[in-house]
Amino acid sequence: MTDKAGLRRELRARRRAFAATRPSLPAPSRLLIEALCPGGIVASYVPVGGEADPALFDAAVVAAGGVLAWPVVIDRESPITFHLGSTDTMADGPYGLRQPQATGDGVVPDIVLTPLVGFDSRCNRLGQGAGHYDRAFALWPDALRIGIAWSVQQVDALPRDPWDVPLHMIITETDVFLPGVPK
Ligand SMILES: Nc1nc2c(c(=O)[nH]1)N(C=O)[C@@H](CNc1ccc(C(=O)N[C@@H](CCC(=O)O)C(=O)O)cc1)CN2
Ligand SMILES: Nc1ncnc2c1ncn2[C@@H]1O[C@H](COP(=O)(O)OP(=O)(O)OP(=O)(O)O)[C@@H](O)[C@H]1O
Repeated sequence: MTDKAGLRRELRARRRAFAATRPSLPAPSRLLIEALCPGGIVASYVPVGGEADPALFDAAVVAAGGVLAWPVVIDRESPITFHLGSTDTMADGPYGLRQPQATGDGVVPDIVLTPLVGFDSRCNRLGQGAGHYDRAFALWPDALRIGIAWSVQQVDALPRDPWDVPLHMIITETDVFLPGVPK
């Protein structure tokens, strides 16, 4: 199956089923976080639909002196913006998301911890289908794009459209993928 809509259906179901077994990501090493994030702005996300929970990364970022930001959806067609904030003060947003009550233009992230529906070993990413992250990556091409996922979300090769921006790294509960080192 190579069409994106069909893959999304299958991979969302796989993600939910795997998440129900209560897997967890390993805590990232202090050295990795300190190397990647010397006091920068790291965009994270609040997981939905069985997405891998980046909470241990969030904690490591803060411990390393970084600042967390969160995506805010305006509508399906607009780029997401990233806003500083804490999970305690978020409000309900579209698609069942929790998001900061945003004011202003938001911040420019140094690192984007990126949720995904599917990925391949070359760090291509399939998202929710609204182009929200691809638009953000086009706006902030200098940000380091790190995908966070469960291993069951891997497929052999994703179909690619011209606007798809690959990730620099994908971390799962069992592996780290780098685009130059296919597994
Ligand atoms: N946790 C999280 N936050 C995120 C995203 C994400 O993928 N995960 N986004 C990524 O772009 C943006 C929100 N964009 C979205 C665009 C479409 C749908 C969507 O169509 N959801 C389906 C249900 C999906 C499911 O069953 O798991 C729907 O509402 O029908 C969701 C989010 C920003 N915040
Ligand atoms: N940089 C961009 N500028 C304008 N539109 C874009 C851009 N990137 C993607 N899109 C639009 O977003 C829509 C969805 O793209 P796609 O199916 O690749 O979603 P996706 O890979 O699930 O993306 P995401 O996770 O970023 O939501 C497409 O109609 C595409 O035209």
